[in-house]
Amino acid sequence: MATSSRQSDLRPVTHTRIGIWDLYEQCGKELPRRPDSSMLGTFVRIRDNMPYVVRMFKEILNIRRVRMLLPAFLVVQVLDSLIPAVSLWYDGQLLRLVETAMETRTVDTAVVIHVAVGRVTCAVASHLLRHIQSRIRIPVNMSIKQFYARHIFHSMARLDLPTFTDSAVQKQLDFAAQHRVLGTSLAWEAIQGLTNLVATATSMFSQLFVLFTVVRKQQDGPLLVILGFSQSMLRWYGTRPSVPGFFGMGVWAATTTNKDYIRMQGLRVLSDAPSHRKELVAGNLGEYITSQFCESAQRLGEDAGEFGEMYEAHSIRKRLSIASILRATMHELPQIAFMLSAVRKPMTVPLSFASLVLIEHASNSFISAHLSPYRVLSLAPIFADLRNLYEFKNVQNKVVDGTEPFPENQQSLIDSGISIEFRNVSFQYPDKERCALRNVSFRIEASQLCVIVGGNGSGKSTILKLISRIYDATEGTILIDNRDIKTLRLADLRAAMSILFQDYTHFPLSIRENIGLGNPGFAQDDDKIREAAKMGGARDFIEELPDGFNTYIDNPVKDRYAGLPEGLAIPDDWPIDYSSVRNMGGLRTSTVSGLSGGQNQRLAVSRTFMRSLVTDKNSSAGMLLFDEPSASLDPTAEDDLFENLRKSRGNKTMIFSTHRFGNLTRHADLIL
Ligand SMILES: Nc1ncnc2c1ncn2[C@@H]1O[C@H](COP(=O)(O)OP(=O)(O)OP(=O)(O)O)[C@@H](O)[C@H]1O
Repeated sequence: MATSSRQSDLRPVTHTRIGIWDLYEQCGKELPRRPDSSMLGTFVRIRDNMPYVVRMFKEILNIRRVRMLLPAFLVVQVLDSLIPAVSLWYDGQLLRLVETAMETRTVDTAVVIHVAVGRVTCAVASHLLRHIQSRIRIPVNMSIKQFYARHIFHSMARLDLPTFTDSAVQKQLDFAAQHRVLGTSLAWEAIQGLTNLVATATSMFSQLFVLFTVVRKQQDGPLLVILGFSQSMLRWYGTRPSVPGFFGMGVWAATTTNKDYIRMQGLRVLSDAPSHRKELVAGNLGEYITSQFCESAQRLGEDAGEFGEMYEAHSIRKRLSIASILRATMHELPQIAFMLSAVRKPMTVPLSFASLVLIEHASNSFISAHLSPYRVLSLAPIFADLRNLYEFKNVQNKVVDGTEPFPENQQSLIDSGISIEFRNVSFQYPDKERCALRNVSFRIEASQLCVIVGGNGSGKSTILKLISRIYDATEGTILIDNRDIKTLRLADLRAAMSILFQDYTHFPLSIRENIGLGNPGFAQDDDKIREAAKMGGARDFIEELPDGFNTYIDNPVKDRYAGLPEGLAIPDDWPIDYSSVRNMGGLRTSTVSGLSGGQNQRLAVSRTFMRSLVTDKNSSAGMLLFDEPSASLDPTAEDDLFENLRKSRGNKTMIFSTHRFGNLTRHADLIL
């Protein structure tokens, strides 16, 4: 359908060559407006999202610090926004002084002093009020950020894998990530947007009021006010929000076939991306790619660049419009009116001149205040994100929880393990066309040791993911102890098994917690953690680390150093010596402890042992799943591991997946 509608659009397409780029534009065709992109639509969205803003205010006002400081912040901001009006009033006093001076040829010194003191007081007050604002802003923002950090953390931590990796959910997650990266809190942005709006409106209306009061009786005063402000109005009209997707509104596409440019981009990725660094170094590619990059750059010349900048240079000539010329000339209107009035009544020149200065001053401050409709509209995306934040809590997991407790008898789980049956199971990964498993049936009896052997991509890991309900089968039924897996409570099911994935990862936490989290119920139990580490063959090397079990595998908080960007380790040739501050603070040279592949695997195995070791009958697993547990282990470590596994297994069901027959299959009760 979509293709035929595209084909039927026969409007001519123009081709423009912009440097190395070819731009194709369809004549007279505009991009369809998003249904909600009109100003009215945006206001409607703001209104619709208002309940979430109200909810936000209710929630954050429950935080004691915010309840105390937020009203103070608003009062201070409004007071600050009144200062321009007070300054204007003093300017009016000056104007009146000029008027009196013209009439009586005398200057009242008391008024001059009064005005001078008044203006200085305004400047001091403004400075103090801004200082108070910043003092309040930081703690309020921090409290709000912490409040929502907990909210977002919980919303995210509860998601299952298919939901978490769903592109729609990822999009929803983006906003949270963005705010986290920028270190801002969404709620604070909404509050600031609203209080700024109130302050700007107060500032503008108070200035307008003072201005009319002051120049009401002056010759041509109201006319000059109107002309002065007309330019601000026009400027508002001219400052539309930028269009996402840049470069005008038409339908266009741009490409380049320039071989050097394409190659340079490829070389740049090769040099920049951490994922290529290993091969880059091992292959000694540094010199070669640099010379290739320079050669291509030389052939390309200096005028070839990104499409954005080249298009901008090309389109600058279109920017000169009648409206832009009109807007520029509006700026001159008050001066022209002033000159006309001076020609008509030369005696009033000084007075009119003073009014002119006053009005120009006020209208400039108007422009800097920027109270345009777009400023109100800019609240729309913030409010929409806020709605997102609250609705995110309600995202339903794709793997639906069961209701039945499991197991019925914990003791039998430990004594005799769990049976598993696949009945005609097929599975297709989301967004994949091919089935990873098709019509698979097998049965593993309780307490059996089963080895699944198969080549790369044959579906071994997928079977383990289905048994632990990381995913649900697309077709067929999986039975756990003869009960449909979907009816069992997920938390119970996962507590009843311990699984080591082939592509395991370590958490950016201490080694102690990395192992302990194999069984969250015992995550703080040092003795069990040490025992698990011993069984996994990791204890010896952990104890040799300077921080032992407290070592962070990858410390998520990097030390900060003066003059270095956040998180950057000190380069060898860095000219600043930090040794004194580092020694005093006990800072380590490296925050990351490099572990070998085998050591990493031993740690991961130790984590799995946490659940099979534990003697407490309420927290021990009845089934252990291992996906290629010995891939990075040397033969001795592999032997030790299997020996330990067999010893600790008792009668638990155990499933291994492997590429090859050998050590494992020798002991198997069942080979699939
Ligand atoms: N997360 C995923 N998303 C999409 N497709 C996947 C995903 N994981 C695996 N697949 C695909 O499913 C198929 C089975 O993969 P699986 O990982 O189960 O095989 P395996 O037998 O464990 O392979 P290996 O021995 O290489 O680990 C493969 O074709 C693979 O490309």
